Amino acid sequence: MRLLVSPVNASEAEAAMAGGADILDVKNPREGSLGANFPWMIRSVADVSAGRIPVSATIGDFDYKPGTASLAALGAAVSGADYIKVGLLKIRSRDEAADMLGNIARSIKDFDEGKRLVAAAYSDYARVGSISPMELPEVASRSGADVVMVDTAIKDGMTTFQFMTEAEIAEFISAGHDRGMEVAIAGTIKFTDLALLKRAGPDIIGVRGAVCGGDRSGEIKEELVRRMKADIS
Ligand SMILES: O=C[C@H](O)COP(=O)(O)O
Repeated sequence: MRLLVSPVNASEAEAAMAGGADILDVKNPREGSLGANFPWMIRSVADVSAGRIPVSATIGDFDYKPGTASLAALGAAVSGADYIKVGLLKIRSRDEAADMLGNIARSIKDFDEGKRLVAAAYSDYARVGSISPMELPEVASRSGADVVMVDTAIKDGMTTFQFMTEAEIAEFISAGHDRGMEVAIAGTIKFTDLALLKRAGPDIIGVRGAVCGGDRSGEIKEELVRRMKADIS
């Protein structure tokens, strides 16, 4: 299980790397759960990594705008992200999801076939009216995504484990693996959730709040990243 940590700037990226993060995931929480950061901020985090670990970048919590999302995704790829992550926030059907994901995948892979698309749905989909994560693996796979992920859309302290049972998380992971994709789980993961996650066995877990000391508007702390990395090893 690899540890994805979400810094907002280069100094947080340094703390995350020093603590042993496996993936740096640049985001901008002021613009949403998967809010996009600026191109120069993605570049500065890529400079911190200097190729030692992959860099991921979120491009936003999207409504149905395949063209806008494709251009944002290309911007993240050009700025140095290896993994480009899109949140399917106001996407209500598999057809809309396929149109989004297929065009984004084409945009980043035409630029560099090594770029990876992360398709993210939300465990709390029912309260925001988006597509269920359980519908994601099939459509993501046929649309060219490399990773499927769940996160929470609303960061109010509710966790993915309050919206999905352990059996549902395991089913989501199996569905992704069966289709040859990696699977990532996020959504206010706490240290106390790690035992469940080890049983479920995603490829990646994504965190911010827990490694900021519980308040995701705080700052990433190297020692908490180190502790989490040790706890999942
Ligand atoms: O991609 C991971 C997210 O940044 C998770 O953030 P969170 O742990 O604060 O919910």
